[in-house]
Amino acid sequence: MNPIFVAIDTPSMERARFLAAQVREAAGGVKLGLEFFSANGPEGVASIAALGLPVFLDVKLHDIPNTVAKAVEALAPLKPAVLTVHAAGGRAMLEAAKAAASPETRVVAVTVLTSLDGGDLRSIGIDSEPREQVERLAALARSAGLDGIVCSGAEVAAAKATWPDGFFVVPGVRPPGGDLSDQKRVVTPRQALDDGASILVIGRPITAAEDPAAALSDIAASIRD
Ligand SMILES: O=C(O)c1cc(=O)[nH]c(=O)n1[C@@H]1O[C@H](COP(=O)(O)O)[C@@H](O)[C@H]1O
Repeated sequence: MNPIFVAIDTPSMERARFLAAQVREAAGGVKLGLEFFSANGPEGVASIAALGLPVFLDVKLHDIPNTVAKAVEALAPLKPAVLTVHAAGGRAMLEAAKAAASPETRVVAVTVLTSLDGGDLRSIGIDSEPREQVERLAALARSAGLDGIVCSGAEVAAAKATWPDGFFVVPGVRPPGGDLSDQKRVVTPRQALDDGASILVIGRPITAAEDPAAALSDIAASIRD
């Protein structure tokens, strides 16, 4: 399986179509998140899915169990390959999300956003380092029957060691020397895969490049070498 999912973060349908066409040959799939979904809704997702690449729908659901279950049911006709919920929603919410999803959708739990560090966790009352919190939420997601988690490359090896058949989504991926922007816990694509990532979510290093197809091809080559 080609592990590179390109994050198509744009409100513009036209730009999204352009980017999907640019990465179509060399990506394993595309990730559509809150920016695209808020602007284009389920119809927009369906129209990108119609281009033929697997779609990872990243809406990071986090609400009471009934609301999340109803939202997952409403999204089911889109048949996403992967769907995100927040692990911090708790066990009952995670179980409800998984029960409402169609069997072909991998439901994965976001643990600690890659834009956060230990100081950010302390500021919201969590007195653990990101790795410890990721391990705690990975255990919760696993026991709630989810397919895997989203975590940074800095924690994926530890999480995989305790959940060998889990599905591990790693965003916050940058080529060596790449611009971090708002990401804090970052690794290279090669490192993330070596440490156990199942798929990589890569956005701006590809989509903000002058030639997105060439940027993707360079990253793909760095993984093969
Ligand atoms: O769930 C995600 O995909 C996600 C989780 C996380 O912890 N960090 C994170 O960056 N993401 C997403 O991954 C993408 C990263 O984009 P770039 O920083 O441009 O590569 C964005 O679409 C984020 O919404």
